Amino acid sequence: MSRATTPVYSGAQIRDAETPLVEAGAGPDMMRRAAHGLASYVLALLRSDGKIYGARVLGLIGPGNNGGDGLYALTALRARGVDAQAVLVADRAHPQALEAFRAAGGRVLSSVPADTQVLIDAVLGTGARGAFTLPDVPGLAEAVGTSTVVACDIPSGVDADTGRCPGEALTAEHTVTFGGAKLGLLLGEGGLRSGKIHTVDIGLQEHLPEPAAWELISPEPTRRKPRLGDHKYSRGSLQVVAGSPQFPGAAQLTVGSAITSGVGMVRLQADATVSAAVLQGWPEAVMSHGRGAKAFDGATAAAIGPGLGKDRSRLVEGETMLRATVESKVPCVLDASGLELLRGDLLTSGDLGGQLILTPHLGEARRLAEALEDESLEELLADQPDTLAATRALAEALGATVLLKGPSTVVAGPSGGAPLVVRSATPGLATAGTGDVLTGIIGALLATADAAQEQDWVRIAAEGARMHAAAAQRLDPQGFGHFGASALIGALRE
Ligand SMILES: NC(=O)C1=CN([C@@H]2O[C@H](COP(=O)(O)OP(=O)(O)OC[C@H]3O[C@@H](n4cnc5c(N)ncnc54)[C@H](O)[C@@H]3O)[C@@H](O)[C@H]2O)[C@@H](O)CC1
Ligand SMILES: Nc1ncnc2c1ncn2[C@@H]1O[C@H](COP(=O)(O)OP(=O)(O)O)[C@@H](O)[C@H]1O
Ligand SMILES: [K+]
Repeated sequence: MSRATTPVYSGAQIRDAETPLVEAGAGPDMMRRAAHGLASYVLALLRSDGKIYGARVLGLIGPGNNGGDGLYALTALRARGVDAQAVLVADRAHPQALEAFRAAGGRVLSSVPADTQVLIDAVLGTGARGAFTLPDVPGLAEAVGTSTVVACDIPSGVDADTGRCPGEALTAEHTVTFGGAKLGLLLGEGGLRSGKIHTVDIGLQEHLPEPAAWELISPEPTRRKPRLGDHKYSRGSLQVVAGSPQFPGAAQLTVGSAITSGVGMVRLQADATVSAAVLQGWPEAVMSHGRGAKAFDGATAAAIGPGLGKDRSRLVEGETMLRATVESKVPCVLDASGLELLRGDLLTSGDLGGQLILTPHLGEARRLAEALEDESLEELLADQPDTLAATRALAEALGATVLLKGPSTVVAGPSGGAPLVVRSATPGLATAGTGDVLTGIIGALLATADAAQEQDWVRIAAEGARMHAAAAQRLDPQGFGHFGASALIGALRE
């Protein structure tokens, strides 16, 4: 896709890519490469932590090839002087790998030693099926709390395709994954359990299909910088319909983040009290006195929804503006109470256009699925959601771009291209009002965007989510979470 993105595959895609190589006899070679990559990563961790010689590493070994990778990695670590031992959690283990491990002096223990520094989780990989139960090994629970857990390919118990954990699962601080990143490492529960992800090349490249998704990892240049001859009308103009007497702050946050993200003009459509409150913080905001579609004249994008609450007249205004943008195909971001406007023909047309970006959180997405009376979508969004499939399905059902917010944000367009994923280790964002900031950022990106292809709406929305997470990271690198949504706006300047 672009250099800012990296491919993400389903477990099945990786397995299918491996098949011809395994059939051609390359299985052992791939396993050696995987094990070498895992061992090198663990060595680097040990080195940064102190010394390698005599360091205590324990591999938790399962019955299949994942356990095989683990045993070969332990063997390689022993060759470097690491005190690497194994606990077998099943009644069998990869025979050749076990033989190699034993030949290198490795011992099979029946408990996890208390002084374990690194615990390698090599119980289950992409061959995992159904619910997983944590092995009953003495000392394991304690070691999970005190050692650094490194997952071999994927944390055991995590589904490689969805990130769902149908039973128990291990949580890793690092995952060394083979052949390509798996969806399950980024999405849902899996995204919370995989820690830092490192991908090892095992020679699959030419056998891999188009990825199931792309992860956006660094800035996407979606906007143009101001040019020497620019004036305020040529740099894009964003029309905001936000705020109500009950939620004036939402308008402040949306307007403020749009202004800070860089746009020629931000115009707000709101009542007098909200306008006055917004002007106090953002005197550069322009109050829009027109109402309805007329107010929209000249705007290059719109942001509708934050803080409209249940205020009837504000919602009517939002709906008029929404219809005007859909009709004229002007890019628009629709968030929060604005999503409630998707009723009747707006809900069922199936053709709102990729330029309309919906930004629901999980609860809002569930309400949309309910309104659509789409049971399979409701199922995808239930307890342990399949956020990738759900975002795609919602985008297709509405014929719009959908950005599903969460620890991993997924963005999909209406015509089925590979979604983009933004994974942010920034739980400090879980505070009221940060969604309004995201709406302002995306609004500004839409207003100043150069591109107009459908896939670009996905890219622009994802870039908004990346900027949002990067601002949180910059503001709060230690992850204390001692900040609110207004402070986030200040951290938007890159
Ligand atoms: N195919 C290949 O040649 C390669 C595979 N590699 C490794 O192989 C892994 C996949 O290996 P496998 O296909 O052998 O599968 P796994 O090693 O992931 O697990 C399969 C074994 O676990 C058992 N099992 C499955 N679900 C379970 C559950 N919920 N609870 C308890 N036991 C369960 C199965 O009965 C089977 O014996 C990858 O994750 C990767 O680590 C790498 O070595 C690269 C090359
Ligand atoms: N645990 C988390 N980790 C990272 N980001 C999160 C987490 N929880 C929420 N977020 C982000 O915070 C924002 C919250 O938005 P939203 O739920 O709409 O809040 P509000 O409506 O109060 O503004 C979203 O961008 C979401 O992705
Ligand atoms: K594993």
